[in-house]
Amino acid sequence: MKIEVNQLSKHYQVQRNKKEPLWKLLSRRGYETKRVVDNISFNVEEGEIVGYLGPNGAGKSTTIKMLTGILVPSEGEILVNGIVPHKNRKEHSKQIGVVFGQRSQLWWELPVADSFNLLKHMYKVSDIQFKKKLDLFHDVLDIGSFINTPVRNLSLGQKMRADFAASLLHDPQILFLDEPTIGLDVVAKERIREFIQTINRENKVTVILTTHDVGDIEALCHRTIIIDKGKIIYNGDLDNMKSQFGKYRTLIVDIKTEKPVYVENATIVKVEGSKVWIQFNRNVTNPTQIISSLIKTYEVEDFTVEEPQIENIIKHIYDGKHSTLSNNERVDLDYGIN
Ligand SMILES: Nc1ncnc2c1ncn2[C@@H]1O[C@H](COP(=O)(O)OP(=O)(O)OP(=O)(O)O)[C@@H](O)[C@H]1O
Repeated sequence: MKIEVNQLSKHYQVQRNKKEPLWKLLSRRGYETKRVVDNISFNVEEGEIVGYLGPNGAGKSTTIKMLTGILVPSEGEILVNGIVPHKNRKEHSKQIGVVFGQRSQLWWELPVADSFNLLKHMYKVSDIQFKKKLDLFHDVLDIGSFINTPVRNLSLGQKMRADFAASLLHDPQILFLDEPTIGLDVVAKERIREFIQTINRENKVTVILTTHDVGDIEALCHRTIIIDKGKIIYNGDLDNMKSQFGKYRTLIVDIKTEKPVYVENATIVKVEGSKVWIQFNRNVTNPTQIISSLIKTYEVEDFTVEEPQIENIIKHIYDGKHSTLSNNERVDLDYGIN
């Protein structure tokens, strides 16, 4: 069940500038083309879990909506197991499941069991498969404890579990998840992550998820695709992401001195007793240079280099701070993209 995305774009006509005079806004000249998704290409193989990440407004939901067939691309192609999603929505809906963390697909006033029955009929799920699925959801999602409760009375975690079950009743081979753990407590998050891993491992379900949660990314994603301003800026594994985006490293040095510490081309970010945390840009300097410069003035007793944390990298990307990358680095990144 392969997903192939080829030179995909989505653009909208939007008002150019609200401060312009009304007569201009009312004419066509007041409009410009906004490229929300801008010429992106990537593949997802069967059984992968791919994190589709990026800052607010990057174009994630728009891409997912095109992949699910809700939106029609402006340019480019999508093929999901040979099906063009927007052209064959009915056929496509049989092979995909969708869970939106902030929206439920269940009927608010109805008990969970009634929603499941409605979906069973909508997707023409056989009695045997329905029973098999309910048994599975009973075991791994503990849905039995709230199956007769109306959806509006469920806790957030229960609602999410019910939504997962609903999206998988018809046995789809691809699951699109939009912020699947948003608002959940630590235990509920863990449970959802384990469930995603189980269906991926045992049923070979391919998963594409958007998330702001580093825990989701670290626990689940085999690969991440990062999009910003409609363009893919990274496509690869987590380790590679660390080396490509983690240009800032921290050197922790043990220094015997009464004087304030100063070091060229680097920033002191924390001091605790004799320990000093020195942040540097690995494109500007390196630990050897910093230590050689320090020992000219201070008595250095020990030092270690801290590896960049995925959490910090993700934070930088989501804050849009990665755009401080130099042009050379941008070119390097582009080479990593399919
Ligand atoms: N129908 C539309 N007309 C004009 N602009 C739109 C339309 N739909 C989305 N956009 C714009 O496209 C951009 C991308 O939106 P999208 O919802 O795909 O971002 P996102 O990456 O999912 O963000 P978030 O993480 O905030 O959900 C945003 O700037 C949004 O305002």
